[in-house]
Amino acid sequence: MPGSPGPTTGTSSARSLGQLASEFGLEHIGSLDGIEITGVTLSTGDLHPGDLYVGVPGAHRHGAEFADQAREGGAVALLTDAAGAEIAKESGLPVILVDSPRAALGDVSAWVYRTNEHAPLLFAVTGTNGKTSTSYLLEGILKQMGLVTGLSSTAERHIGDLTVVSRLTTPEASEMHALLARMRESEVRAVAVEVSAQALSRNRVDGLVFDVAGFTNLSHDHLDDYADMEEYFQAKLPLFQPDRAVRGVVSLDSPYGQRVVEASRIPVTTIKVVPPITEGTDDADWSVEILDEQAAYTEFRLSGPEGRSLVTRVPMIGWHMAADAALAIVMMVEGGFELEAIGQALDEDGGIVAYLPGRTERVSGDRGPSVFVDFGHSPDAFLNTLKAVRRFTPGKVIMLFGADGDRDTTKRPEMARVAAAGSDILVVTDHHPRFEDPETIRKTLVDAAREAYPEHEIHEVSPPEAAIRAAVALAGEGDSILWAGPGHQDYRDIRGVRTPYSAREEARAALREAGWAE
Ligand SMILES: CC(=O)N[C@H]1[C@@H](OP(=O)(O)OP(=O)(O)OC[C@H]2O[C@@H](n3ccc(=O)[nH]c3=O)[C@H](O)[C@@H]2O)O[C@H](CO)[C@@H](O)[C@@H]1O[C@H](C)C(=O)N[C@@H](C)C(=O)N[C@H](CCC(=O)O)C(=O)O
Ligand SMILES: Nc1ncnc2c1ncn2[C@@H]1O[C@H](COP(=O)(O)OP(=O)(O)OP(=O)(O)O)[C@@H](O)[C@H]1O
Repeated sequence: MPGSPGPTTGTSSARSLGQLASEFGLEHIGSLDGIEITGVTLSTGDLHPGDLYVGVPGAHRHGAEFADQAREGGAVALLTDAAGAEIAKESGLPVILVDSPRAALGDVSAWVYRTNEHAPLLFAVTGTNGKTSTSYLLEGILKQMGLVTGLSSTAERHIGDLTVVSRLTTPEASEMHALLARMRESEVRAVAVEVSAQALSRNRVDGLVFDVAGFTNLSHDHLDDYADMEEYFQAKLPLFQPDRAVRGVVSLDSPYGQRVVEASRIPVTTIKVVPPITEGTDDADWSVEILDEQAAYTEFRLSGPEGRSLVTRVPMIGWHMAADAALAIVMMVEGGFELEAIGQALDEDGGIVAYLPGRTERVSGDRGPSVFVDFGHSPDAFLNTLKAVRRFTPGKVIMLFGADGDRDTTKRPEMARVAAAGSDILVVTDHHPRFEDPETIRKTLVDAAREAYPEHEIHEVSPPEAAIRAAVALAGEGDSILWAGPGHQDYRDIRGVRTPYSAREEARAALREAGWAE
């Protein structure tokens, strides 16, 4: 899978550095005469010759410290703040000065990559859970409507049929605009973009105005980045302002939905599942009714204003997947598509066609226990996924999970309690320890589960390769194992080193070794 795409047209899309400085009214050090830039980046790791290197003051280093490296890699100029200019004064690169390089990055990148010219239809999805799912479902339905599509998600980025590796949920603004430029070359007409709270706080979607922004829900997560839930909630709100989106679609399935509606300054349409998930919420413009839940799909009716409705299927389990699919459809309606035309396209294919990697993905075959690998890493995600798995499990539900190291520690006890409450057997293991001691993380999880449910069967097994084998040994025909956390990921982060690792492959191997698969 290639990474960090830029346009392929090379110098034909080059822009004059002098013109950039004059258009944005920026001061500079050194001559800009005759310098042309073909791209922008804030990371030497992603540098292409001809790039403008943006030196951002980071949490650990000032990016300007890498100006020499950038020049050697082919950067033709540096854009940075006064501190960065001082650091990089010996680099020999001409310098453009700004107050905040991160805040300038989006608009500068949009100008360099000309992303506002012939822009595709842009959809943004935000919320604690369901961003990736809704984005993939949007992409799937748009494809079913015959469009060439783009996707920017935690799992992967797609340019039509080309897949590009993802490192962050939402890429830095320079990478985002490069991606959009590449999509324009591939004649992409509509793009689904996952927008994290961190992306909004760190200027990653600057220089973009989305046609439609969708809100899934808000629940406990990321309290390492935000002081409390209120600060986390406030971080989501800029997406529902006129400088970021034209219209919004807001789910009222979590109590925060109503508050997003109240705070937004763009026209907003609402949607919620009925009977409601959250009591006491206002009626929504659109409602989603679950009609049938099968192991292969969830069927739902989406009803909206003026008696409009459609019935379709999403190829995933759980009410929340129907909620995500319905949100995607209403976002498309708000983006100008006719509901009837969407319904027809879906009917022709027997429902929504989409593959969501590592989202309650069944990796087992016809024999033995069902094994699902999921990306859920918050109490609310555990709650919903466990409920969905339970519905199709005649026997025991075994929950296998660990918690992220160096990430929100406050959610761990609640994750453990929810995991115990929704399962028959708990297997606690390691996830990405990062720089934390994995044993200490496991202890927090085990203690919280034991305290809340003293009688619960709990196993502590490390490493995860052994844990999945232990879970499989505990399971039989008719039982299910939900392995929550790793989802689509193909590595484990141990002390800052990303070791190749696939939970889906480990689970398949464990099933084979137990004689449940070929
Ligand atoms: C807290 C945070 O967001 N940090 C991001 C930030 O890192 P930083 O401030 O520590 O950067 P730094 O290491 O001090 O380096 C400063 C600058 O020098 C550059 N540099 C550094 C070293 C070098 O050799 N060459 C080089 O060019 C860096 O690219 C950076 O521009 O800038 C980096 C460069 O873009 C990001 O990779 C990094 O994201 C880290 C990996 C991260 O984990 N972010 C998380 C919190 C995040 O953003 N998560 C959200 C939500 C996920 C979810 O929904 O679950 C996301 O959207 O992914
Ligand atoms: N609408 C929803 N409500 C509650 N939980 C959901 C919803 N949609 C998905 N989930 C659950 O949340 C977990 C993560 O799903 P998904 O990857 O789509 O969310 P995300 O917002 O992209 O997460 P992240 O920000 O970590 O990338 C999965 O376990 C999934 O089952």
